[in-house]
Amino acid sequence: MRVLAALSGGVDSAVAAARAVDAGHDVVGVHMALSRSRDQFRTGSRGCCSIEDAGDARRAADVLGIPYYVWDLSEQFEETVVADFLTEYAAGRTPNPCVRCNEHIKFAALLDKAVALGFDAVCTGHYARIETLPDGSRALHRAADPAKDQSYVLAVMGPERLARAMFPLGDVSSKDVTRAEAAARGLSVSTKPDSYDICFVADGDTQGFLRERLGSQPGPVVDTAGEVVGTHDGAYAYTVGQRRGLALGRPAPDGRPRYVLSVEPVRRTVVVGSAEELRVGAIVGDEAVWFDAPVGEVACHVQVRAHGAPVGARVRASADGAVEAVIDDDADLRGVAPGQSVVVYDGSRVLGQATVTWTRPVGAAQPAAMACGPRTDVHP
Ligand SMILES: Nc1ncnc2c1ncn2[C@@H]1O[C@H](COP(=O)(O)OP(=O)(O)OP(=O)(O)O)[C@@H](O)[C@H]1O
Repeated sequence: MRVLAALSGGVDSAVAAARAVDAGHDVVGVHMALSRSRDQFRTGSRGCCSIEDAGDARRAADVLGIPYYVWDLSEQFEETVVADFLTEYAAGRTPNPCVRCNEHIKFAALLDKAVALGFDAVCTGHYARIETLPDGSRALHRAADPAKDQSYVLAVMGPERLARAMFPLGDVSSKDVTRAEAAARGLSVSTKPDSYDICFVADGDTQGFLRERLGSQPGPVVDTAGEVVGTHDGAYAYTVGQRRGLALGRPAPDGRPRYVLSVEPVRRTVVVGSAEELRVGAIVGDEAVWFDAPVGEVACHVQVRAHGAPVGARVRASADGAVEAVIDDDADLRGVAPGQSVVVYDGSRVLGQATVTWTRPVGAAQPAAMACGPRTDVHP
């Protein structure tokens, strides 16, 4: 097969490409330049998308003896991933830029270009497993190493796109095994540190990044009784479940810590409450992508963060792309915000994913209807 290997400049993609070469494929390496300026991305210790990473990717391609190209996708990256990040935060939601990056760049844009150029498959260093079912369709499974599993961010790709994916590291038992293999193959990236989650946020200061791009938009912080307990510089800088960074004037009457319960961008208001009030009893999502859509109500697991624990839930889907997950009574799920991805699992197998539009706190009334549109009235 003609295989395009996506080389980030990190150890995972280098070993994945090496395995594709070993398997006898005709492999070409491509690095995507995603940074518009040298300063936009962290440089040095992080693992993908900086100028240094392009050099590391080139050296890996040289060791593997494969052709190597750099594709400039910085405009698409800025227009989709970074713009979506800002728009979503400004609207009071909590986006996952890695999901968007996989959806629009790391997999989709790369795959579209690869297919147009006559490649049969795209090989990446993602940790996830693809199973080909007897009818030829694909199932997506968690990676063998739960600590590295990336099925959460890949679920959005859906079965059609993943039909052309190759994840040679899905069965690797731990990252140490990948590093040892890289060293044995003479790949200089074998000891390169892992990358951080949000590559375009310098120093990991998300609040600072948002403030710089969105400006100051002061407003009140209120408790669930509507009493003003503090002020903020921009509601967008707060995310549901957040505790740190809440400069509240006075402690809660019961002395317990307070967390962000909801963000209301139109009223520029941040609502805070107790940890107990963060508990979620049900999630509604939309824009579902299914590998295997539930028929009726199905008992399964849902996960709302890339490395969050899956929790038991009963899930229903409707034909218009809406999803409702009622969380099991004995499961403790907290701090879910509109905009996050909810991925539905049956054991290790991904059933599908959706974008959270609304959540219901434990003990509140049932959602009125499944297909309710985007709502952010999570808490009163
Ligand atoms: N800038 C890029 N150019 C080409 N491919 C990329 C780039 N960024 C990511 N990829 C591909 O997507 C995969 C997953 O990206 P992720 O950012 O999660 O990397 P990672 O797990 O740190 O892997 P690596 O060690 O290869 O950087 C990478 O293994 C690589 O195949």
